[in-house]
This record gives sequence, C-alpha cells and structure tokens, in this order.
Amino acid sequence: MAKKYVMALDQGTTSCRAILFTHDGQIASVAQKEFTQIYPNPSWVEHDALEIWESQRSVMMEAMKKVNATAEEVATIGITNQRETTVVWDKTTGQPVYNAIVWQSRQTVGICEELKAQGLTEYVHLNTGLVIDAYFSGTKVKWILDNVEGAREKANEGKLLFGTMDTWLIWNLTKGQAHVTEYSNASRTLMYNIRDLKWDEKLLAALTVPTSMLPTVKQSSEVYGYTSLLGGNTPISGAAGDQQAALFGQACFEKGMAKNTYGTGCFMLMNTGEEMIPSTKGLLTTIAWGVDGKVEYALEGSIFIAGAAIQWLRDEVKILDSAKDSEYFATQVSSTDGVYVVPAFAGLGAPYWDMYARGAILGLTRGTGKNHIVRATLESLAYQTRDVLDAMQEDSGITLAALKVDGGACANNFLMQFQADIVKAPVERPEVIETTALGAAYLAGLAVGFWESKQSVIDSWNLDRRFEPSIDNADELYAGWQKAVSRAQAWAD
Ligand SMILES: Nc1ncnc2c1ncn2[C@@H]1O[C@H](COP(=O)(O)OP(=O)(O)O)[C@@H](O)[C@H]1O
Ligand SMILES: O=P(O)(O)OC[C@H](O)CO
Repeated sequence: MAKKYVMALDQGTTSCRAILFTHDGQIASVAQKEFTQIYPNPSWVEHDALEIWESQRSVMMEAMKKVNATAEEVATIGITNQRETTVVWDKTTGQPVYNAIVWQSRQTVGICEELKAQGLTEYVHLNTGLVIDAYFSGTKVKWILDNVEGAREKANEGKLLFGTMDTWLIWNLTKGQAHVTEYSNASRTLMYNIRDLKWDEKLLAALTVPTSMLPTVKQSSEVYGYTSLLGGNTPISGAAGDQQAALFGQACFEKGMAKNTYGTGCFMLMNTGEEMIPSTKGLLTTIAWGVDGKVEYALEGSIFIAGAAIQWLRDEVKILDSAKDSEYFATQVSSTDGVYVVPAFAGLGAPYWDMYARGAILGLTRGTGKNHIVRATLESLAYQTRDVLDAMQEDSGITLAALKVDGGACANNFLMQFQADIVKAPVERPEVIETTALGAAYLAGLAVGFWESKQSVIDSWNLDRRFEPSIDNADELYAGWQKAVSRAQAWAD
C-alpha cells in the first residue's frame, strides 16, 4: 500500500501531540492531550514520565483513528520534544526512579553554584555553548543521583539510564531496543561537547554522571529503530529538540535565517551554518541538527516564560477564561499606561541569565485595570524577544530583514503587531504554525525517502500574514522595559 503520511510526535512542556502530515506538508489529522504539571516546591516543575508516555501513546492512536489510517500508510515517525527535561529510569523495569525534572525547574541552583565555584564557567561556554544554569539537563541528573535513595549505587552498577524526552519516547516505542538521542538534544545537556561531538569527560566527572547512563548520539535524520505500536513495523527516523525542529520546519536552511517560537517559553534561533559562534551577548550556541553527516549550528535566545505568562493569567490570577481572550482584553485599551509585567517566574534566561530574578508588575496606579495587566503581559513577550534579537544581531553581525514566527501564541494578532512595532522589523507568520511538528516530520521523512530533499520544506512554506512596524516610540517603550527588568533582577536569595 502506498505511503500517505508521516507521523510527528510533539512532546511539549504542557501537552503531547501526534500529527499526521501528508506529502504536501499539510495536516491530515491531529490529536492532543495535556498532562499534569507537578510543583513540589514553588520554583520546581516536574512531570510524570509514565504519564507522558501514556499520553503520547493515546494521541498516536487517536490521530490514526480520526482518518482511519493503517500502519501501512504511515511511512515513518519523527519526534520533537521539550528539550533538557530529564528522566532517569531503571533499564530492566522501565520505571523512572524520580519524576522528570522539567527545563524550567530550579532545584539545581545550588549545584550550579558549585560548578561555578569549580571555575567551569568559561569551559562550559566554549565547549557546550551553554551557560551554567539550572535550565540544562546535567545538573538535573546529578540532583536525582544525589537525592533519590539508592540511585547513585544503581547508576554506578550500570542499571540506570538517562534520557531527554526524545530518548525516553524512542526507548519506549522500541520496547527498550534503542537508547539513543541526536545532536540537537544532546547539545542541551551540559554534558555534550559541541566542538568534539562527544560526551564531555571533564563535565561528566564534575557532575559525577557515569557514562553507562548516556544514550548514543545519532544524526537528526536516520532510522533509530522500529515500533509495533501502530500495528505494523514503523520506523522512527527523525528527531530534534522542538526549537531546532521549528527552525527546520520554517526552512531556515541558510546562514542568517532565524525564527521565533511562541510556546510556553519563547525561543529565537538563527542558523549559523557549519560555523560555531560563541556568544558574547548572553545567547547560547547550540547544534541545529546533524543531517547527511554534516552538523550545523545555531545561536539561540531562550526566554523561559512567554505563553506560560498568559496561562498564569488564566489559571492562577483567573482574569482570563482562555489564552485566546487575551487579545480581546489587550485591545480594549490603547496602551498599558506605563505598566510593565516582568514574567521572571523561573528566573531570567537570555540574555540576563539571572537564576534569582522573580516576576514583577511595575508602574501600577489607581487607574490600572485588568485590560492594562493583560496587555502588559502580552507586551512582555515582545520586549523579551527584542532583548534576544538585539543580542543576536550584535553577535552575528546580521540584521534580520524579517522575523519568522510560529508556536501557539503567534495566533495572537495584537501580539504579532506589537512585536513588529517593538523590534522595528516585519514579522512573518506562516500558514502552518505547527512548524515544530512539521520539522520533525520532514527530518523523519527525508531519512526514508518519503521526501527527496529539503526543497520540499521550502516549497511547503506559505505566508499567512505579514505585520509591518507602525509606531515611532518603540525605543521609548523599550527603555521602560529595561528599567522594569532591572527592578526584578537578583530578587530571590
Ligand atoms: N491566542 C493566544 N494568545 C496568547 N497566548 C496564547 C494564545 N494561544 C495560545 N497561547 C499560549 O501559547 C502556549 C501554547 O502554545 P504551544 O505552542 O502549544 O506551547 P508548548 O509547545 O510550549 O506546550 C500556552 O502557553 C498559551 O498560554
Ligand atoms: O515546550 P516548549 O515548546 O515551550 O519548548 C520548551 C523548550 O524546548 C525548552 O528548552
């Protein structure tokens, strides 16, 4: 039977999705399921890795059922995932020894301070492209080994495995046959040397992580194994961290091309080709992908809280019924009247890297109402993006002609217009904003010949809407943001 689909699994921070893409890059079927966010302490965020696997499995079946797809019609599976989130499990039973520690979680701040005290800051920067921050996987593995009873002994006996979510899903899909990751995910662990393309012995020693726990690092587009879950023998042939997958799905193949994804966090990546540019402006250097035996790099501005701030308005402050309504309320006022929201709920990522910053609302007056707060929260996504865009342009020496956007919150027209205004450049939104899943589908489909070349990705990119900058006081507004950020920094002890 002719192959009709590629299935993409998008294992995000808040939900699991499965999408069937057709040969022309269109969505034939999609299923999505949210899973539990666990907050054992105010600044800790964890997931139940077994719940994630169950959710992922159920949405795969649901997506198939929606279009009555058969296993024979699915050419292959591609995976994309929230990066850095860390799970450690027993290789015999498949049981995680602790919850998955999420990228946003802050319980390893103390371990980060120890690494800094050991003088590793420069080494980490030059060899992993990262900064020492609780964001990355390495300190999370050490925390689990240090804090879970018996874990260190078992790890030393070679009984435990480490993985990010790509690794965890592939291991479960292949029933424990494949313990693998690929370049883009490995480059987020703080344990992988992105110059030498191998696990870094010096950092593994500093983190006391045994090499027996580590997955084999593969290319982002090759067959890792097969799964019988769909009822046949389906290959799994592509994977990438969600932000790198979005860069691929947005067809940013040339040096200097960039995209910004508005999901739970917000992540701007610029392709720098085979050149690894160490940032001097607080950005990360990361592996974009390894395809056809060639590794390409990217500069990244990681913003921890973006759409999550809108979720916070909905779920905690309870001034919104849905994230979508934020657009309506924001447009009921013509400005925030000087109010700024700094959503530093998990510290600040690029370009500040302040683990001790905390959220703040500044400029409140008696006249401040709900609409101002909603608008200021949405505007904070745009200001944070300007922070990283300015840094990226300075680091790379490249001025962006336009900013390609994607991710759930880019559906918000107010936000996109304000974004164009604040960065003083056009913002381009494609028709398919599920570019993360699309990128994973293409990486997988290219490996098995479902698509012939990257030209298919370029051909499938269509513009939905272009937002042109239209205000003349952008720098004045942005100066207010910078002042607000300075007040939120170094707050927690
Ligand atoms: N119309 C909207 N306006 C503002 N924020 C939105 C809108 N739609 C979704 N969001 C936000 O975007 C995020 C969901 O985007 P998604 O790409 O699915 O995220 P993730 O992959 O991180 O789970 C949520 O945090 C939500 O609050
Ligand atoms: O789940 P997302 O889309 O917010 O992405 C999370 C990032 O991969 C974290 O680095």
